[in-house]
Amino acid sequence: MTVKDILAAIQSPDSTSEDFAALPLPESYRAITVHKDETEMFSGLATRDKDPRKSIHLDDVPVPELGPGEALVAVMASSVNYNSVWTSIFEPMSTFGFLERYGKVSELTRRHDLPYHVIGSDLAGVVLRTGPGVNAWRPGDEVVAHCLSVELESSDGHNDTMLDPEQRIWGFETNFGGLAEIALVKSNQLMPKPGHLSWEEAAAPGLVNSTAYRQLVSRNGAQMKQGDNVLIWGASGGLGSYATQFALAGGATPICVVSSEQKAEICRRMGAELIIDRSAEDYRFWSDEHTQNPREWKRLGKRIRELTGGEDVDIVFEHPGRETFGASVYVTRKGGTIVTCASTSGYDHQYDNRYLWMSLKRIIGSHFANYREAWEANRLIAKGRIHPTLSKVYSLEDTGQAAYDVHRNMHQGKVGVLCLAPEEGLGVRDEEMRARHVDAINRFRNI
Ligand SMILES: C/C=C/C(=O)SCCNC(=O)CCNC(=O)[C@H](O)C(C)(C)COP(=O)(O)OP(=O)(O)OC[C@H]1O[C@@H](n2cnc3c(N)ncnc32)[C@H](O)[C@@H]1OP(=O)(O)O
Ligand SMILES: NC(=O)C1=CN([C@@H]2O[C@H](COP(=O)(O)OP(=O)(O)OC[C@H]3O[C@@H](n4cnc5c(N)ncnc54)[C@H](OP(=O)(O)O)[C@@H]3O)[C@@H](O)[C@H]2O)C=CC1
Repeated sequence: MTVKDILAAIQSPDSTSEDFAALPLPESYRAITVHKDETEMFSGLATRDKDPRKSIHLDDVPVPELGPGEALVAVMASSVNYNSVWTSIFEPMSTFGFLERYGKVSELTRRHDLPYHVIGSDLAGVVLRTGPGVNAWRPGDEVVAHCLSVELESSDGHNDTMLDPEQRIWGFETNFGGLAEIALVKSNQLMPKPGHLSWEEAAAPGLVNSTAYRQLVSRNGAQMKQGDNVLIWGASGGLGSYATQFALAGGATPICVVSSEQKAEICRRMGAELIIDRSAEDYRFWSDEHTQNPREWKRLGKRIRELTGGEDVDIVFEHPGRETFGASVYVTRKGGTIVTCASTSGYDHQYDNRYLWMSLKRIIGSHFANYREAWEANRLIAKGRIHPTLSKVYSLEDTGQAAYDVHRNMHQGKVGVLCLAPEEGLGVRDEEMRARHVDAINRFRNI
């Protein structure tokens, strides 16, 4: 039995749940990995010069044992997230520390502590097997998976699953991730695959769409409302392309920051009108490595006022971090909110606190999304209210190049990876709905 037989079953319109349940599992599968004995390979290099193509491998690895409450999924497609870039350059720390720590939780979690890490935090595919105690899903179900892994043994996570003390991001802080032909997930990560999308389109939104939903829309984030002005950094990137859609769909006004005319055009295609090209306008928020230039914060603020007819922003959607955070705090209106989920350019932020307290602004930290938020975000994709922002698709063999593109900011929106799917465009079950949305689905293609 090989993964080819699994693919044949997925591609046959006659396959039943019983057929999938009866398929023997292969002993091994192809997976994108990083290796524990290579974590020092980039020592001494600047972040920019650490090359994911050197650290990312395509290996044959054994199929992991299936535990209670878990599912093995045949992965048709996945996508590259920035967390896989961090994993592949071993910053801010090697992910093997996470696996070692997880391995100490129980007999079962010890499986994750291996000398290789199968990475990836998105998937679209088909359930192959479910473990004891799983009733909601069956072999043959077509699914996507969100990346929140929790144990839920403490009461801390029972109001908001992100607050579980054993909260982890699957495929980053756990092993057996989605950039592979087979993945191991907890069954409560599974959600229905939107029928109007191909495998690679369905795999693209998951992580970033759920994160942007919590960060911007949810009561746990900025609680954006109609009429809000929302400054969105990297508005055509992974997170930003969903934040822009949420702002527009929710009756807010996105002010999209991008770094090229090409990216500005993508934002216009989404329906945004207020766009700032940070490269063309050449903002230099830092005079040198240690000193910020508040005149540049003010120049950005003036530009925002020009675009909005004199208004400041109610919400800043932050993730670049050190480079932009001082400016973000400055340009937020009195009583407004800076909501942050990352620090791509550095996690030691500096901002002038007088502008925060005197103007009663708030900084909110946000991370991924709880089960309910991830489900609600996927539901909006399934209803065709929010669309995938897939620009380019790579083969599993070329995942290193895909991660390199994201690391060097050479991509648009989301970058997909075909795992078992032999070509793009497969897996669409609702052609009629697709036809209604096809232009929006393809907005990020060929630009
Ligand atoms: C969905 C996608 C998301 C993304 O893409 S996010 C971007 C990628 N992610 C990242 O860049 C984050 C990577 N992770 C990290 O950098 C680290 O992960 C953290 C900095 C978040 C945490 O580091 P740690 O070493 O795990 O945390 P500590 O708090 O220093 O814990 C070490 C020990 O310190 C103890 N401790 C924690 N809080 C306190 C306290 N308040 N007072 C005293 N001790 C404390 C703990 O218990 C533990 O102890 P013990 O080592 O014995 O287990
Ligand atoms: N905590 C969480 O749950 C999550 C955190 N993240 C983190 O968020 C960050 C962004 O992820 P994602 O959106 O997928 O990545 P992308 O690279 O797809 O998009 C980020 C965009 O931000 C802009 N940007 C990058 N650096 C700077 C800078 N120095 N100043 C201003 N703008 C900048 C770029 O757009 P342009 O050049 O057009 O301005 C870039 O395209 C990563 O660090 C990631 O790890 C992501 C998802 C979830």
